[in-house]
Amino acid sequence: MPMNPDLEKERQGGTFDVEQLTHILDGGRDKTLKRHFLEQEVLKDPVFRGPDTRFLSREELFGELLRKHVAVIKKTQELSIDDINEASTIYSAAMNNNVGPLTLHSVAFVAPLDLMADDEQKKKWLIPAKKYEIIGCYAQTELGHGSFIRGLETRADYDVNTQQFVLNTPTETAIKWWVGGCVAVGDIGPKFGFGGVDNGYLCLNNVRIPRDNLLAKTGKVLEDGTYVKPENPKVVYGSMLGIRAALPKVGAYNLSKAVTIAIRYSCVRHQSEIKPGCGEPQVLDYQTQQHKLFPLLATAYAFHTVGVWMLDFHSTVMNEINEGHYHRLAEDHVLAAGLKAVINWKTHEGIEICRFSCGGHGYSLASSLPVIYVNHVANSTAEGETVILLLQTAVYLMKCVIDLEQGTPLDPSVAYLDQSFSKSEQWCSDVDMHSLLKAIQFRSKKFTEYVSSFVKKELMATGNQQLAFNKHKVILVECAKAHTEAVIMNAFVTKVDEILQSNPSVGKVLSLLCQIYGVTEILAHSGDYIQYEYLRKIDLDNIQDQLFKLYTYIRPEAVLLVDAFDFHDEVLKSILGRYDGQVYENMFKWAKASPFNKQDQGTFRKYIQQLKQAKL
Ligand SMILES: CC/C=C\C/C=C\C/C=C\C/C=C\CCCCC(=O)SCCNC(=O)CCNC(=O)[C@H](O)C(C)(C)COP(=O)(O)OP(=O)(O)OC[C@H]1O[C@@H](n2cnc3c(N)ncnc32)[C@H](O)[C@@H]1OP(=O)(O)O
Ligand SMILES: Cc1cc2nc3c(=O)[nH]c(=O)nc-3n(C[C@H](O)[C@H](O)[C@H](O)COP(=O)(O)OP(=O)(O)OC[C@H]3O[C@@H](n4cnc5c(N)ncnc54)[C@H](O)[C@@H]3O)c2cc1C
Repeated sequence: MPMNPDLEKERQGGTFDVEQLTHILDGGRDKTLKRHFLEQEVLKDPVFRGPDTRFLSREELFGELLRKHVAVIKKTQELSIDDINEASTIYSAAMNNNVGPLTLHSVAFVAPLDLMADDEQKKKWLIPAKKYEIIGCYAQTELGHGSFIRGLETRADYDVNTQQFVLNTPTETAIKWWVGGCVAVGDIGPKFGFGGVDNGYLCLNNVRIPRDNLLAKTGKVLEDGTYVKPENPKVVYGSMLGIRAALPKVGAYNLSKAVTIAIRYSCVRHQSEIKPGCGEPQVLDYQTQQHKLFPLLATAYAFHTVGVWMLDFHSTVMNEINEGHYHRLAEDHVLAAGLKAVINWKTHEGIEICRFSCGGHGYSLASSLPVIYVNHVANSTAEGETVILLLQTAVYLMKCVIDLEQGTPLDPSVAYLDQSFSKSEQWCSDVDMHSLLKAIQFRSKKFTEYVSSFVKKELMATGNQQLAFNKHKVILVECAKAHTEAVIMNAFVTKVDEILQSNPSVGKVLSLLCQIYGVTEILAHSGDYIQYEYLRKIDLDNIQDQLFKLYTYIRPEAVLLVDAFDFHDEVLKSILGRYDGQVYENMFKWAKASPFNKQDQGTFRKYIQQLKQAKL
């Protein structure tokens, strides 16, 4: 199919090599080539062909995705893939923006076995689980409790005579609920999205399991019922850490899809007039459309950068823990908590903005933006609700203030809290990314000090830490967000500095995106900068001008920057986001193919007939 002339023209501009940026995003040329190979292994294999999942009922969707997910597992085994990124490539190429039915088995059942099973148990369960010889799920949440783990009601009473645990969900609120990939007991019913996952309920009534079913690498129960505590009790929370540490990159992936769709479509879509008689411009030439999408484009790159960094950091900490070193578990937990919370929240807001920016066609499943949205938005609740996780980060920051007062060294990701910040010169409209980073770190430091003063005063008055925290939860959450933004901007600046050395032309365009991210973040909290006397009105006016100027620099690069995400059309599955930009013809073809247009509308005639007969 010929290339849409608008997109063809967009691809003749640009100042950097798209392929080189794709290689950087993938982590090197070899990884790009391997990703292409794996995608083709799926796309050329007829077993992965099937009905357009956007036309399927919940039951049909579950069946079709289960069929495909089993094919994904077979393909992954056939190709001997064990790298998580490569396995995710095969999965994403097959799932058409859905979450597969067996996802929870791999991310929430296998991971805890890996982390908390002893060697014997690994042989018994982890090895067969990795081969899908046993299928598991993660049944923690109950009808009455999800966030407050210490409030869970399920009981495991030890029967010393039989060396067994007797499991019970003694109350209705104790019923296990939301259990992804939970079979045989019951499905909790239709949901907002996640149609490919059978989130189940599980009632336990005197279910007996052997003593050695308790994962014993951390804590264990001896034959006489004595509980031997793990060296570090918090490691039992570790199974939730793996998914949280992975979800920032998942957010980046989903936001990258949405901005690819919205930016390509905004170049194809012509609407209204700027100069009368000069034809309808591309909607991406409107400043308001750029103001919707370019900060999100910058955000997608920022989130990808920090998502890769978080996964590397977490993997290092897990290796340390496997060797018995727990000193970085707390930092890993609060980084994963803050990044998972902020990134997934801003991503679902961003996907919605992308959908709105595509007008009516964004509301059609032909765009796939609604599919991406309803499946992504769960990530702001699942694996730790947003506020719950931000409070974890906030409590850690309050401890950092005490550490600072006591001269205790801080973890590297919060070292900036011990730095002094000053800004004397007036900002013009070309503030560099390092100055923007300093400002964002300054705000986080000041906010942390400000919140800590309130919490301390409350603690003095009540002597109760939980009460003190509860009275200031709103500003504690804001404090955690401010810190997380400093972590994101630091990772982005660090990566762009590195790329500026290795590939100046790519680095330059990414530094523009980094400035857009930083300026947008500062303008979103301009009042704080005035209140803390870090910026004046003139500074804010100048960086507002800078933002609109940056949009003009990014405009000719925008399509190339989303092309660099390198989504195959069959993976993106969006008619608005097609690489060739042939939207209208394919929208019409897709609509005509809808089963709704094939059904005999007997029902229509039957009921309308009644109206006519009713002699209204
Ligand atoms: C490998 C993955 C690969 C890819 C993924 C890709 C795609 C996936 C696609 C879809 C999947 C996404 C989602 C679907 C799966 C969803 C599955 C679930 O939802 S499972 C259930 C999740 N539930 C939760 O997250 C519950 C949230 N609540 C909590 O975690 C806890 O209640 C709490 C909020 C942390 C409170 O804990 P507690 O009540 O004990 O009290 P404290 O706050 O005082 O904490 C005590 C102490 O422990 C430390 N700590 C807490 N949590 C952790 C942790 N996870 N790791 C390490 N340390 C932890 C805390 O800091 C305190 O320390 P102290 O201050 O005492 O030093
Ligand atoms: C798609 C999806 C898949 C899931 N898969 C699984 C799974 O496979 N296994 C599993 O075990 N669970 C699973 N869950 C459940 C999920 O982990 C919980 O829904 C999540 O932990 C939130 O807990 P909750 O639902 O009890 O919300 P609640 O904690 O009841 O939250 C409700 C509101 O109360 C607020 N709140 C609660 N506590 C506090 C507090 N201390 N301070 C301030 N505000 C507070 C929250 O911020 C929120 O606004 C899944 C959920 C979803 C949506």
